[in-house]
Amino acid sequence: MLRMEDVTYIYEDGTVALKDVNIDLKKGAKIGIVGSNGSGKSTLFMIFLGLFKPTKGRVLFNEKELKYDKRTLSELRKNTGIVFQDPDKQIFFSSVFDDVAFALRNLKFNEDEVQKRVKLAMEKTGITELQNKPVHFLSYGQKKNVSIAGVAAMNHNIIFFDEPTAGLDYRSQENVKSILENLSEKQEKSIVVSSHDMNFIYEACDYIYVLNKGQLLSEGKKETIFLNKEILDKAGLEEPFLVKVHKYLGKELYKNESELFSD
Ligand SMILES: Nc1ncnc2c1ncn2[C@@H]1O[C@H](COP(=O)(O)OP(=O)(O)OP(=O)(O)O)[C@@H](O)[C@H]1O
Repeated sequence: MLRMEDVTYIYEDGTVALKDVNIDLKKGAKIGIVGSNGSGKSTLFMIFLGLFKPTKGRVLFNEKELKYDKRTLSELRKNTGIVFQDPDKQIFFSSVFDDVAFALRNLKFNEDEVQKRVKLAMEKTGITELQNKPVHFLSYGQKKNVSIAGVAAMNHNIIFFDEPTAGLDYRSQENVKSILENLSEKQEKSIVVSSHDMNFIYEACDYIYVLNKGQLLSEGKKETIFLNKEILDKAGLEEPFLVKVHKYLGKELYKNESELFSD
């Protein structure tokens, strides 16, 4: 598994994006990384993916310190994938099928395996019927699902999602939530999500790290973090709707909206 120890990251212009941050991805199956704009979430993802090297501190992958040589980086990359916020940055091919298959073909997987994995990933993300469509005809939400399918087809153990619900309508957000649930529960993938959408994080994640100006302000189970107004205020984050229902209407703390409405 993957963790970082006392990581500081300073950009070339002297901006301290992260300072003495400790994060262990083993602590939850679906980890939420939250914090206001500029708190260091994207920088943190780049470090976990081995794309940025910490200025200070270290990253441990399966308890071995990451040395940034070709062999260990390639091992890390086999195990980690990222779905970027903007699907246009992740889509390279004109047809949906070819796009989802891109990374597998690039890594020279045999074509039978490519077909099998791509079909499964398209099924899981609900885009099978789009497979022959040119990508430039797709809506933003459909493109998002294509980019998720491309990463899901790789079968990485740890998948990072940068703002997965940004720009999506309610139905597409619910769809992304169930894709994440499926990846986590049925395929036992470790999920790490960064988002400003506290309602989404509350429903989709189980363990939360709160960043504030590059420092770790708090960490804990989602119920503990989201019931602590002081932490949320300090980090500039909104209380999730279900926490408000619990605190101000005296209802029990529901895990998701379906629980609330079936009560
Ligand atoms: N290439 C860069 N050079 C200098 N400073 C940078 C660079 N990229 C990011 N930063 C700074 O590092 C800090 C952390 O940025 P980062 O993008 O990691 O935050 P974030 O939490 O992902 O923000 P957002 O929620 O707005 O996406 C910010 O102060 C930002 O201005």
